[in-house]
Amino acid sequence: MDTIFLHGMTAQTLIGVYQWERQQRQTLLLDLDIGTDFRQAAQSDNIDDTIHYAKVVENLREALAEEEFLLLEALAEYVAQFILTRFGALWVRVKVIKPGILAGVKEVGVLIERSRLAV
Ligand SMILES: Nc1nc2c(c(=O)[nH]1)N=C([C@H](O)[C@@H](O)CO)CN2
Repeated sequence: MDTIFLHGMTAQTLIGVYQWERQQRQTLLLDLDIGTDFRQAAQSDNIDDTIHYAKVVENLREALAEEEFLLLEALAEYVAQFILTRFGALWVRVKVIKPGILAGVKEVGVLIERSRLAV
């Protein structure tokens, strides 16, 4: 599988199960691996034949800023389905990190993989 990756992407959204987390948006860190097929774009050298990664970042940041979630699990699913459906990806891996949320833990987050390929 050919892969576009966006690692260390920041995005803001309202997330968390506790009342103090519902007051304002938090900044999350996302690692996205987006599975696609590069053959057409490699042949044509045309941006319209691939997934425009700057548009993924822009559209996803806009969408997340308008959404709210309780769990990281729900947010990760939203991001995965957003990339599969809006950008026609074949497969996606979504890692979401909530920076600094637990004392004494370097990184806290979730990691999922979703596919629209028949298996
Ligand atoms: N599995 C999860 N556990 C917890 C989550 C979560 O999203 N998934 N969230 C919280 C709180 O919102 C946390 O971020 C603040 O301590 C706790 N556990």
